[in-house]
Amino acid sequence: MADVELIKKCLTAHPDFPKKGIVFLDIFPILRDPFVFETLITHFIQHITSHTIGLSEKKRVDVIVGLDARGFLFGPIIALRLGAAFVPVRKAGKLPGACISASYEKEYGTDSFEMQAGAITPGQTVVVIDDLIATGGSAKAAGELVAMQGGQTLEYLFVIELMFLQAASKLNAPVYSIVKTDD
Ligand SMILES: O=P(O)(O)OC[C@H]1O[C@H](OP(=O)(O)OP(=O)(O)O)[C@H](O)[C@@H]1O
Ligand SMILES: Nc1ncnc2[nH]cnc12
Repeated sequence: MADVELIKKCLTAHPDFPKKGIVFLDIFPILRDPFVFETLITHFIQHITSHTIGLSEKKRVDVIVGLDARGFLFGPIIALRLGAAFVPVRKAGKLPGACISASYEKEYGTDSFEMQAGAITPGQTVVVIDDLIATGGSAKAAGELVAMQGGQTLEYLFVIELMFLQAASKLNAPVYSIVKTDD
């Protein structure tokens, strides 16, 4: 609980960014404090290894999928610590080679996500990570890309969950978020 409070205290709210009516929650202050950043990474690792998923042979995490752009800040570190692969999901047009794509709506617009074809092999277990879940549009599209490759999403992880948008019910696996907010 102490680490949740520590992480929460670092978040800053920016009203009317990037559009009027949106209160943007910024996670970058966490990264400016190495102790808080380490606390956050350790929190996710402990959750994955001991709490929900467990590193039994059956439920080993094969792949961490990170969402463009802020999922890239956490995903590769978590993947390295677990000995898992890291696979990026990027905004359309950014990845070379054959890609699969899925469009989505998010809190402030529409977008299309891509993943490199073959980046996940059928049967691999996957955990999806991003900084924040709002409407769940981004996470849902990422889950669709994992499923299109035959991967099995075990869980979705976020630093922040905007509870009032009730996004978790749209996803095909449980959601775990460190900071839950109704603001
Ligand atoms: O749950 P949703 O309504 O889909 O919104 C959540 C997404 O929105 C933000 O990214 P954004 O699309 O702003 O892209 P960025 O990371 O490139 O800034 C955030 O980092 C999530 O990826
Ligand atoms: N309110 C918000 N703050 C930060 N990132 C977001 N992505 C979607 N909604 C957001």
